[in-house]
Amino acid sequence: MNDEVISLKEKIMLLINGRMDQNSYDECQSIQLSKELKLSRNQVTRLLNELFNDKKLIKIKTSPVLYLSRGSLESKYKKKLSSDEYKSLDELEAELNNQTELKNFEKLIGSNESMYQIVEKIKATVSYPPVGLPMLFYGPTGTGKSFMAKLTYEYCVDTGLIDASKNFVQVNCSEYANNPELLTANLFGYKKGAFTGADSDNLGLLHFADGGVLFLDEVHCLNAECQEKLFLYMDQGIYHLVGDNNKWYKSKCRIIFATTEAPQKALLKTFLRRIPVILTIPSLAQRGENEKLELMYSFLKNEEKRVGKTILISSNVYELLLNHTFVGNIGELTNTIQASCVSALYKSNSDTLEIHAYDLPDSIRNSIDVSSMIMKKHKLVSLNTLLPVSDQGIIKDFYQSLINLKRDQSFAVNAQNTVDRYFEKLIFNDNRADSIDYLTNYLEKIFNNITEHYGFRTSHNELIALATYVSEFSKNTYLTNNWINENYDEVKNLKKYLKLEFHREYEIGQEVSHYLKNNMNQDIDDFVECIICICMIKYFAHSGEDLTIAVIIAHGYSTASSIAEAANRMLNSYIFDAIDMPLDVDIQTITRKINDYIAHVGNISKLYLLVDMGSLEEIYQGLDTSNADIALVNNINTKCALEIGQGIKLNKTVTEVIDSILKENIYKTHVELKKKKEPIVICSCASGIGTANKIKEILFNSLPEDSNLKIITYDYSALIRKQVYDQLMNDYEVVCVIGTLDPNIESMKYIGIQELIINEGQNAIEVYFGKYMTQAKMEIFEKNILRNFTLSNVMNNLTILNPDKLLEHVAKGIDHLQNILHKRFKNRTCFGLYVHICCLVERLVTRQAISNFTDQDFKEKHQEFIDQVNISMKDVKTYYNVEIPDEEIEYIYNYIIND
Ligand SMILES: Nc1ncnc2c1ncn2[C@@H]1O[C@H](COP(=O)(O)OP(=O)(O)OP(=O)(O)O)[C@@H](O)[C@H]1O
Repeated sequence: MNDEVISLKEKIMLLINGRMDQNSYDECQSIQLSKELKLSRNQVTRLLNELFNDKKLIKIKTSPVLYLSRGSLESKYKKKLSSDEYKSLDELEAELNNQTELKNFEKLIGSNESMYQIVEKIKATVSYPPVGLPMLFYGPTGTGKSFMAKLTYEYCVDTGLIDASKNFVQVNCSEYANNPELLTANLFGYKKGAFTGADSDNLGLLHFADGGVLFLDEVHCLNAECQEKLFLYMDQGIYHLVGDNNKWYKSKCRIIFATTEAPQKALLKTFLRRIPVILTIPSLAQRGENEKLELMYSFLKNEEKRVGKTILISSNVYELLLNHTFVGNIGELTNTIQASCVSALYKSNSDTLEIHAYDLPDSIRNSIDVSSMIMKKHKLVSLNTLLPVSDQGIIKDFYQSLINLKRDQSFAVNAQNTVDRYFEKLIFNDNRADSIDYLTNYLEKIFNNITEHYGFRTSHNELIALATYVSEFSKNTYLTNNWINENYDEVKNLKKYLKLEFHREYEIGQEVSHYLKNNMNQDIDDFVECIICICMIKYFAHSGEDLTIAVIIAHGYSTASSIAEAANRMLNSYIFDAIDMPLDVDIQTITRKINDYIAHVGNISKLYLLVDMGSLEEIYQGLDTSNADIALVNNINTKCALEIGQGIKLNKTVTEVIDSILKENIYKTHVELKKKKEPIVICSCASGIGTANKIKEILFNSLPEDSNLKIITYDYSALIRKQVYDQLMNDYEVVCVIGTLDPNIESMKYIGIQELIINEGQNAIEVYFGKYMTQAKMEIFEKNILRNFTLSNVMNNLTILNPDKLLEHVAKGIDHLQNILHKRFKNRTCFGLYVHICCLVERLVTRQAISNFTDQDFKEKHQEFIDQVNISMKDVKTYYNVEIPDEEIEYIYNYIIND
């Protein structure tokens, strides 16, 4: 990116974002930034404060003050910051890590999803007056039963159900499996001397739990006697100490039981009857993929904090953890993550902790096919990129449909539609982050720079969509990465295809990707590059802009590509395309290749063809384009390409570029410059310039809107002089002549107005005008021609006399003439004669008749014909009171002999 297109504020933001990405928060202070930017400290402080006021930065009011990017923090932690200023990094961290915020069940992952109903039931049970009801958590090991019991206690404290001074007492009954009496003693308390070792009175756990929560884990290990003692307490809130059956003790606590065994089998029925609420806790496998991901993220985040290093995790490890069935459920998952972190920590000697597949515990490593793992491409990803998002399904569908598209001529359109549909979904997502606006602005800067350069257009909305996609991708989840890994070969194939078939768009897209990667630290991988290329195809397709195209065509396996690549690299932009040719290729094949290329690119206004050998004139003659200024350069080398490339970069005209390389005169280069000629349609009528003007008007009204075809009129007798039409052909690209009589000029195509009237001119119209308008516009044009070139409409436009009357007289005259000549004219000739003679009559009436013969001997040679015309047109002459000069009859004669 050019320095001048990035403002100072943006530079500061880029720098701060970069520092933050490397966890160098301490360096985000004005003195450091001013040093790096080589600006005065005052100026940087002023800009930092402006960015702070714009809410782009937040302040950490330490000494010195730190300035951090709000967008970067908010997107990394997926939450809005509550303040603009923080006293310390610790305070900020506490907010970001939810340390101060999450309360009781909010800490339970899944409390809004798979665990929602359970949490609601727990809340209702403990709130039941006066001291809640006993409840039992039943579920496999490691599903969070103990964790939930603790959270229940916190909930009771937070909601005032119990006093904060009261205790949470946890007893794991399995620890007493071999000594149930000891459990009973510890639970209910004992009197001194009640059993060996009872040296003093002990009030027991029920006493400690009074007013609080008693949690009895693994309750199935409780023996029958103890169960019986307990249900008396549960019924009446009273109990005896062991060794003292006289005195009753009281305690009021909420009791929670937990077991991994089926309660009906493991507990006394009478005991079970006293537990009104039994909650079945789902296994980890039943929680769903998203919740599992959330758990993994949360545990890894805990470890990150604990070891004080940033964790990077191999995508393979993530995949393994996600797919592994943890028999020990969440408990085993946490242990696995901790064990992996310990293993990774042992090897880490930097600020990051990299967890690889070999850091996983043996139990998991043994369960995988190591060879398949080794073959798999993996990448290290930071934790926040792994957070699950809700629309993964849509992304995956989108990727899948792109991969599935047929690679034929329909690809470009279908790919654009697929991308459009997905982008639409993204762009209409309301909660767009500020970071997207920032990225959009940045993309706009990139595109401002390159659109002009490469000749295409983009809309603001298209850039928002692209920015949203890129940012969505960089927040990319494990699952999307996983999809890309699974479809690694397919993605590579798509990329290869795009590079081959849409080389130009691909290379320009690469430039965009490069900026995004290097200046915005965006995560751009193969698939994003494919999407950017498809966007480029679209931008080029709809811009309809006139392009400047430069192609190097050379013999040899990679001669052209090497020169193009070297020149593009040195010019630091994509200017040259390359066509490599086999050594024995002939000129026809070369021109055909070039024409294919030109057809693929579209609207070219300046075309530079740089060839290594071959006749330039021959190549030029074979080219299928006349809409561009063309420079053909022979004996091409890298230096010459560079010079031309520089001129193109500066947007010079073709003449300027070529002049400058010729001035240097250091190359053995031959240059041919073909200036683009303006296309024109000539209206010229033997019936006079007035008629030509009127035809021009009808034709003009038939052209579709925005047509830039120029229509001129030309005097018929002047046009047929050789110098005139040679000059016209030299100055213009003559599309065709339209008139009432063929001027018979070999180099000019002709359409007779009569052919348009009798609908026989459609084919010629299509062929001659086709390349000046799109198919859609051509259809409009043809429809207009059909409508406007009817005989009556033409006549209405051509004469000031009453066209119906005039036509009636002229038609009778022509009939008569056919009778005398014993000849039937073709339809086309008849209509031509109608138009011509009607115009002639008008000219006679308005005294503008033609007074020159083309053939001076006409009168002598064709006296009989002159008489026959005069006889046939007797009524016309009488009615309009005119005489037909012999010079005009020569034109009628020419019409008829052309029949
Ligand atoms: N939903 C959850 N959100 C966050 N952490 C959880 C969740 N469920 C369980 N954990 C964590 O998983 C680990 C195991 O949970 P816990 O010990 O509560 O399971 P348990 O069902 O009591 O197991 P056991 O039956 O073996 O005693 C704990 O570290 C706990 O903090």
